[in-house]
Parts: sequence; C-alpha cells; structure tokens
Amino acid sequence: MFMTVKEAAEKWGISDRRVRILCSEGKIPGVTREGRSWAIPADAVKPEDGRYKTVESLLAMIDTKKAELDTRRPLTEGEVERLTEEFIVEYTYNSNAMEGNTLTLRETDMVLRGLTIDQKPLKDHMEAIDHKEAFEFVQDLVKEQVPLTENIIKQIHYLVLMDKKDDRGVYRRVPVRIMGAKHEPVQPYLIQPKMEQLLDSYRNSTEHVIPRLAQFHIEFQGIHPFIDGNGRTGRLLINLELMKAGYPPIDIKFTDRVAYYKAFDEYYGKHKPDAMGKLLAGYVNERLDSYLAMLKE
Ligand SMILES: Nc1ncnc2c1ncn2[C@@H]1O[C@H](COP(=O)(O)OP(=O)(O)OP(=O)(O)O)[C@@H](O)[C@H]1O
Repeated sequence: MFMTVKEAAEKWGISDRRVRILCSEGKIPGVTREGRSWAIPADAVKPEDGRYKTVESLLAMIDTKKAELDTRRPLTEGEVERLTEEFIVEYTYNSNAMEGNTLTLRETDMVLRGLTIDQKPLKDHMEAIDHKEAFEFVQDLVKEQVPLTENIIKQIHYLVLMDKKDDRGVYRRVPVRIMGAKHEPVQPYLIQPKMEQLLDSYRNSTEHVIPRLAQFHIEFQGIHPFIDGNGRTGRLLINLELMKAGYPPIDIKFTDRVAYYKAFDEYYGKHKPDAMGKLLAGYVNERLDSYLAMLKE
C-alpha cells in the first residue's frame, strides 16, 4: 500500500513541497518514483527533523546524479520534443501565475495550442504566448552557448513583453517598488552600472553555477532593471544558464512562491544567501530524479 505526496503531507503536517524534497533526497525508505509522482509506503514514518541539507551536500548529490544521467542512453528527438512541450506548458503557467496571470494550467496548455479562453483577458493569452516564445529563444541561445550579456538580457525581455511596445527590451527610467518587499530597487541612473557590475562578478566567479545563479537572481531582482517583466525574465535567465551548463531547466512552482519570496527577504533582510541556493538546487535535484527515473536501464 502506498500514499501520495499530498496524503503524506497531510498525515505529517508538512508541505507538499517538503515531502517531494524528502522523496528526492532519499529520506523516505521504500519510496519509488512513478512517472511524475512519488509512491510512498503507507507505513513510512515522517523523517526526523534537522535533516536540512547544506547547499554543498545538495550540490555534490546533484553532480553525482548529473554524471550518472550523462552515462544513460540519450533521449530520442521525439522524446525530447514531448518532454520540452510539457515543460513549457507547466513552466509558463507557473512563472506567469506568479505575476498575476489568471490562466490555469489547462488553460495555458490550450492557449499555447492556439485556442482562446472566452472569459480570460487577452493580456493573459498574450503573456502565455510571449513566455513560450521567450523560452524557445532561450533554447536557441543554449544551442549556441551564447554568453550572458546585457544585450542578451534585453533581447529576452523584449520577447517576454512583446505586447508592451514601448517598454520591451529597455531599462526603466522611473523608480519602482516590489510589492510586499522590504528591498527597494536601485534608482534608474544606477541600473546600467549595477548591471555591468553584476554581470562582471557573475562571469568572474568560480563558484558552482547553482549558487552563482542564486546570487545573480537575487541581485538582478534587486536592481529590477525593467518596468515590468523582471520576474519572468529573471527566471528565464536562470534556465538559460542552467541549460548552458548541462543541467535541466527548472520550474519554480506557483505553489512554492512563499518560499521563493522568502529567499529574497532572507538575503536582503538577514544577509543570508543560502535560501535561494537551496531552493534552486532542490528544483534541479528533483528534475534530475525524474530524468533518471525515466531512463532506468
Ligand atoms: N523581497 C524581494 N526582494 C527582491 N525581489 C523580489 C522580492 N520578492 C519578489 N521579488 C522578485 O520580484 C518579482 C516581482 O516583481 P514585480 O512585482 O515588480 O514584477 P515585474 O517586474 O512586473 O515582473 P514580472 O511581472 O515578470 O514579475 C518576483 O517574481 C521576484 O523575482
């Protein structure tokens, strides 16, 4: 007898996300992966607390899994296409939902197939289509191993905000605030120098790409270079760099948004950079697990 992630979460009084992490970190004996979900033995005991991994040990685990995956048979073109299509739908749904888009996962799928949802705003349709196109552009950049520059960031932003003619691909000229955040983005005249500085330190860092990206993402959002679309663009940049380094792209879930926002506050409020690194590493770890499960010898 098995229970689902949702059932285990209810039984143990923890979040679905926490259960998924415990599964993927091998903390629940007897757990097996079934397609996209986990089958947890019905009699499994809630793992002890205090087992939060350090970023370093998570990264070591990720790199072992990545190396293992590299030895498995490559996916066929058709398989890659199918998985990518599924990923784009979920990723577009989650990243846009986080910014107030009202399309559901199913509606996002329909819109990306060219259908119109009667009761939903045109803007929400456009945002879904724009996001898909921006991700496809990112995939092309990965193939060419294009280095991350201000110009590339602006090109990605241009596609994200395709339907907002005047604001796409240009830095903002007015101050902005991030709703609910303590941190105030930099003044417009500082955007350019801060972006240059950020890209320089990102390029010159010798740290593992995941914590390096966590730092980049936090600082990019802190600069908030665009009038709109910073969140979506920033999350596309994470995927550009992850894929260029040979990792699967990640999909920060709408349901995990509280943990995601908290990671910014941990950094800006308490100067703790680890939360975002752990969050990103957790997602990469999960994605590697699902690939490994798919490609069982
Ligand atoms: N406390 C915080 N400090 C810094 N950045 C944050 C904080 N909380 C959230 N963010 C980032 O800011 C983004 C939201 O910013 P904002 O509401 O200005 O959206 P936006 O610029 O319109 O872009 P998009 O619509 O794609 O997010 C979040 O997606 C997140 O990446």
